Amino acid sequence: MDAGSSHTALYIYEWPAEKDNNTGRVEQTHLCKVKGPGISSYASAPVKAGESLRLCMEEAKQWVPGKRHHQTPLYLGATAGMRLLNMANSSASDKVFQAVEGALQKFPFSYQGAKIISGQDEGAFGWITVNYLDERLKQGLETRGALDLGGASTQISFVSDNYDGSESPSNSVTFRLYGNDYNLYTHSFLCYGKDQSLRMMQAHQSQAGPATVLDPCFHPGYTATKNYSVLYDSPCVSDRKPKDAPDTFTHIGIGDFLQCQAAVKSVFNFTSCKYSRCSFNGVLQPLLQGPYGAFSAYYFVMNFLNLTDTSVPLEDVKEKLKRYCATNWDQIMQQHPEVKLKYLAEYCFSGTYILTLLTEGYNFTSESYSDIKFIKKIKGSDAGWTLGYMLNLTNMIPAEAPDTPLLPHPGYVSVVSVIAVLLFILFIVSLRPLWPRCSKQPQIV
Ligand SMILES: O=P(O)(O)OP(=O)(O)OP(=O)(O)OC[C@H]1O[C@@H](n2cnc3c(O)ncnc32)[C@H](O)[C@@H]1O
Ligand SMILES: [Ca+2]
Repeated sequence: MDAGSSHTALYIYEWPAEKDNNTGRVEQTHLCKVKGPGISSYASAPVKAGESLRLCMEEAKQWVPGKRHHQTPLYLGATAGMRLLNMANSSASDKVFQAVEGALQKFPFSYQGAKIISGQDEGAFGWITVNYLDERLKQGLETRGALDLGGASTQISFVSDNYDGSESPSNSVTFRLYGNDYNLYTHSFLCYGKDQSLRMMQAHQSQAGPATVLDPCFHPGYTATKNYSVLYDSPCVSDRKPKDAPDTFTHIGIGDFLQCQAAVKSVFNFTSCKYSRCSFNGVLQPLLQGPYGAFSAYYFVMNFLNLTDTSVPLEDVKEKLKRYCATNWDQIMQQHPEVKLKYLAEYCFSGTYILTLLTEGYNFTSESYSDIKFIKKIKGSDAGWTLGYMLNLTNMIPAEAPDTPLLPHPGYVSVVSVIAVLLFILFIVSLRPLWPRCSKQPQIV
């Protein structure tokens, strides 16, 4: 289970038991999205965090054959929402885990624990998932970098030839998989998921605590009354809460892409870098290299905006987004009556944030932008950290390459069948001396 900051999802993976040490065979067979928010939102009512998981667990009981329930390991990994809750109030986060654990242990699966996973693991397992599903690991091919944009944190992970890991050990993870060594660069930026970065930007815009905030990242005609205490209720912004602010402010959209870009840029710090090169906030980042897969909110947002085609020049992408942001809010709502209003209101911000994070933050250029592919699934399985996490915990990826058979499986079947037929014929022939002799000569009486 992926207990994310915005929601929890249960993934069921399946593989043939006799081949569990072989790759390319694990498949996601089911995804159940838990109703309601992520488990970290239940800090004030932890029992409800456990209850929220029940329906998906019942569904899992139906999907996994009854006789396999006890053999099926169940893991829950929590990401940035629980990292933040744990920072703000560790006893509340413990209570949420207790409730979740209590709820999960009531089911007949082999429960393996619920825990917060580190940002490094989140990045590295996302990279493993993408490259495992692409079959790049098994075949020893050039790997694909992984870009994950969540609600509360974002990860970048890739292999770069000029990176040996010694400059910043906390950004490197080494693996030996199928006989190949990988030295992976990975970083998770806490607070730089799209929900927390929106808070940081709005906190920046409203630092003086005004009653009205004019927001270039929301459409013209958009107005809403928002609560200062809700906006600042996160460790990502809590230290910036204005002292004499009123309880609420009026949030007014003005839909100006260029101003929005400038406002988004204010959440990144580019002032110092003690390494050979940095992305932002003084974090090491080696030279970008190779193709990238960008998933989760990268995909949701760019797919909604019809901007997943990265062969379109970056300047044209920005121009389209500029026009979209300037569109009146009434018109946007009329055009998309089926989309959740919260998502709809935020696509201009989210699109601008994605382009700014990629170009200003990670240093993608007009040329290297086309190396990114916005993806949701690979061969039927969702891109995300869960598959890599469970492959690791179940020891499914061997460090050494499995002995390659001289013949593929169907080849063996044919050879064995032919030998069996030959042996049978030989056996019949060897019985020949025992056959009753029948003579065609007329018998002389
Ligand atoms: O990784 P963390 O940071 O813990 O967060 P998460 O796992 O909950 O994050 P997701 O990738 O599920 O979602 C990322 C963000 O995208 C939002 N989101 C999900 N579906 C969306 C959609 O269809 N359109 C727009 N946004 C969406 C969601 O509310 C989050 O703000
Ligand atoms: Ca996530």
